[in-house]
Amino acid sequence: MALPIEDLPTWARFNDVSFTNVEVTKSQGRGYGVFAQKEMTAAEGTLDTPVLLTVPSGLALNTTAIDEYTKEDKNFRQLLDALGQHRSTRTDILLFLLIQTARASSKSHSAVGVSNPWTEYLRFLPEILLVPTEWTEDERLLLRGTSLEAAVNAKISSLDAEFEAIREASSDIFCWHQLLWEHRTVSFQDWIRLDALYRSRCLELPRSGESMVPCIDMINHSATPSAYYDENSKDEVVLLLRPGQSISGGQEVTISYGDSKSAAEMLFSYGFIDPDSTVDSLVLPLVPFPDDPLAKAKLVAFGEAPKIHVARDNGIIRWDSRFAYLMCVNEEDGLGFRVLQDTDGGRQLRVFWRDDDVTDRMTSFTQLVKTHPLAEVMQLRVVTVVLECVQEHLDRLESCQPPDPTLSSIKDDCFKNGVLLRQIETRLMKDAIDALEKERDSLMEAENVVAYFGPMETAELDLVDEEASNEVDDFS
Ligand SMILES: C[S@@+](CC[C@H](N)C(=O)[O-])C[C@H]1O[C@@H](n2cnc3c(N)ncnc32)[C@H](O)[C@@H]1O
Repeated sequence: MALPIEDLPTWARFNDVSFTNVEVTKSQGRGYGVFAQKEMTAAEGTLDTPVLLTVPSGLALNTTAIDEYTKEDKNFRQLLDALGQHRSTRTDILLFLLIQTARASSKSHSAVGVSNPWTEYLRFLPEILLVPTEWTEDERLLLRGTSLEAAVNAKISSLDAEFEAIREASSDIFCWHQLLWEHRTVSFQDWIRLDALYRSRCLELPRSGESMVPCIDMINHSATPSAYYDENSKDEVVLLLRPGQSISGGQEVTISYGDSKSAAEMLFSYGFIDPDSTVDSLVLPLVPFPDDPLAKAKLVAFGEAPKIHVARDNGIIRWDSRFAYLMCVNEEDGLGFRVLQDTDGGRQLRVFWRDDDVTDRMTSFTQLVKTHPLAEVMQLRVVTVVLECVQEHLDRLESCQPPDPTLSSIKDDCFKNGVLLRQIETRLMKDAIDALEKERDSLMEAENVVAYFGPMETAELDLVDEEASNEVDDFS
């Protein structure tokens, strides 16, 4: 059950958290926030600025805290051991929070885990989170055609796989079996919520790394922040007024959640878009040619999901897609794959480009292609593929109308942010298409492109026919 924010000062006193001339109260349209109780100033050019909040290092939830907790809770230790390769700092923290959620649950049938300041602190955190993994199905229709559509679906699938792996690993540990199988005290919905809490509240501390820090996580974001967080010589996490900043009584204290994130990243991680602090960029998934016989080998060798990055940099559109270069070359251009036998009997996929082994240089394939005598021809293929992909995404974005905002299953904030994302991405995709068309037209006039295709054929690039000429083993 949720606790009223008025109880936070008592929790803070019990746990040695000091608020100095600041308090946590409601922030208009942003949940809770941290507000100054009196006017404060930090001189320019000094790091000796007013400390607004001090949190003992032991309260920060990170790898050190998890190590400490495993000494107290042997069932937790067993589960972490059983999870083996599925572990990460994030999953460890989420599992710790899952125990604390179970402890606080009215459905709890037996004592699980060990009580911790976080058991109670979790009850101050918002019930409703606005990150898209928490959106209703109707709300998620707002993302159709945006760069977040595939990303959110993929995230939900990966959370599902993660939760199933945890359930499997836990089946032989009595207390976890009860929690996740018998009584189902905590469910997949809890896992989604904890992941959303983690994503929107986790900080990167200078020394302790990825951490969730109680009370510091009550501070909202601004493009013109008045404060920043740090770790002091006693390893406490502190909130400090920025040098040169003044803040009046009643004014909200803010930090920056980052100034290089796109609108989609802000919405994905924090559930809001602040147009003043986002960079104009997007990432689109790129699908390999369905009938390229080398497609599987290319995907395996590339080792990451194929994407296109588009960004506006000082008003100029820039794009980048390393996979598109690999996608657009084939055997007759000099691309080759060989499966080699290791000395220990294992098999290894090696990639060759014009007889050089480039397996370890897949990330610089763009540069490799540029060394080819027909580099402009390949560049033209790449530009054509990227242009088609961006155009397809734009067509989809424009053809999918946002759902009716009056539906009760659509929260106002989700609608506002979904529509804003659609506007930002539509504008960027349209400008990217203009830029790519100009680039294509200029490449079509390049001397060796004209010589390669013949003046009449340059407009008829038939990439599919070219790929179909590849013959290769199945590397799946
Ligand atoms: C670290 S928490 C900050 C405390 C939070 N407001 C609360 O009530 O617990 C981050 C969340 O606060 C909200 N938030 C922070 N800055 C915001 C802003 N500038 N505009 C809208 N919402 C904001 C978002 O919901 C975000 O996911």
